[in-house]
Amino acid sequence: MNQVFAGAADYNRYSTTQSGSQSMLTLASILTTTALLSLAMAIVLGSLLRSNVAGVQEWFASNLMVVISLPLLALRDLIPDFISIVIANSVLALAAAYYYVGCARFVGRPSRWGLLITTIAVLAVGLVIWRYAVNSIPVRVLIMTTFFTLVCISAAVVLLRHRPPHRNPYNYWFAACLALIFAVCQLTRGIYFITLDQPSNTMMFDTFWNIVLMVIGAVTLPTMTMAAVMLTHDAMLANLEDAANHDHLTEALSRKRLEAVAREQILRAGKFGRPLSLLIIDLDHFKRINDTFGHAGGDEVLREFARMTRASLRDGDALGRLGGEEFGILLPNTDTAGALAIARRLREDSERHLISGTFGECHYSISIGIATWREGESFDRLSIRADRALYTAKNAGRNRVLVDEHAGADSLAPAAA
Ligand SMILES: Nc1nc2c(ncn2[C@@H]2O[C@H](COP(=O)(O)OP(=O)(O)OP(=O)(O)O)[C@@H](O)[C@H]2O)c(=O)[nH]1
Repeated sequence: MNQVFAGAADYNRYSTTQSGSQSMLTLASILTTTALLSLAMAIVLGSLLRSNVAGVQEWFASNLMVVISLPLLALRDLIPDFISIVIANSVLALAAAYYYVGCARFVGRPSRWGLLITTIAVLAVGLVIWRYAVNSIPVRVLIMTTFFTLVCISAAVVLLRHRPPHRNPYNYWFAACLALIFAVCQLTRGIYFITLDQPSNTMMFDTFWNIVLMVIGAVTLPTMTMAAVMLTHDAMLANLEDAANHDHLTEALSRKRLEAVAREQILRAGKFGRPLSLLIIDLDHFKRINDTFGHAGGDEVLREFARMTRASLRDGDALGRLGGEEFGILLPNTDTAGALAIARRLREDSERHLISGTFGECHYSISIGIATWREGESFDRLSIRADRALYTAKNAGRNRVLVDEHAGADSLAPAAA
């Protein structure tokens, strides 16, 4: 991506001309400033390495490559051309490759290292040919800028096409737009050099438009890493939210999240006059399961129960773990009769459910309390009623479904018999 500097090392040649020292100063300043900014960005990314977000390592490596390659470009004429042209530009190409791989890995796509390394090897051969066989600065610049254009466009496309759903698109668009700006800058520079009507020498680097394009590149390059840092923060935030909203063992919603969802659903039920039911489920004699199959066996039963239950619910329903072996299910647009049918089905499925693992084979049963929301009722009050029905189901012998309806027909009746 840093190929705005492709072949820039040739500028030192110009230092032998009258205004050469000034030109050298301008280009060396751009290269040095960019290298220092990349070093700063590498330090920022280094602090995020332990986040374990996919792609951060590659973005970090990309910046290190830039930090290594730009000083090599700047040392042209002081070190052998093979290092300041072939190696420096190849390392810069590797920096671009790392940036692309970082973006691809970040959105869970394949890294394509095989293709990238092969292309960089071909580029290195091209640099050797157009330095030692035919010394052409425009061709060298065109080769490298074309590579960087394609890599930057690919990075933008992979970010936009594979952005995870429900994730804020802003950071993705920001990173993609910067990559596209850099790509346009590279393409323009490559075309500009190839169409320059002057002999192939380092005077080419001192033209107004080359300096302008290099400055744009120098500003865009660290900003692209800033976009990567923003993407990383976004991913870390999403991971934290996910951890806070879900129970680690069963992947059901956490109690806190279930309560938040319940409050939203109660508002909607009140607004649109739709029914809403709550099931509170408790696995029967779970202590016995733990005692028989060990804690790991008990964990497996909880996981399998949650998996089976989730699979049998509709999209808008919400399953949460209230604690221990107790779960809650919110059923929007569901009246008592509908909730009763779902609860009966769950109870029967659980009774039939055989869980096997290294711990052995285990059957289990569940008890369920049901309450249907009443106008003006809080979630706490609704929970108390469902809990009361559950408590009665437990006392009535377990493995049954009861509805809390004070005067209802199902009240305290074993609806699952
Ligand atoms: N394996 C495992 N066990 C848990 C977990 N959370 C709570 N438990 C256990 O679940 C058991 C619940 O026991 P009790 O509250 O006595 O209830 P029970 O044995 O299911 O009896 P009833 O509910 O009356 O049918 C306790 O032994 C807890 O240690 C967990 O995450 N994993």
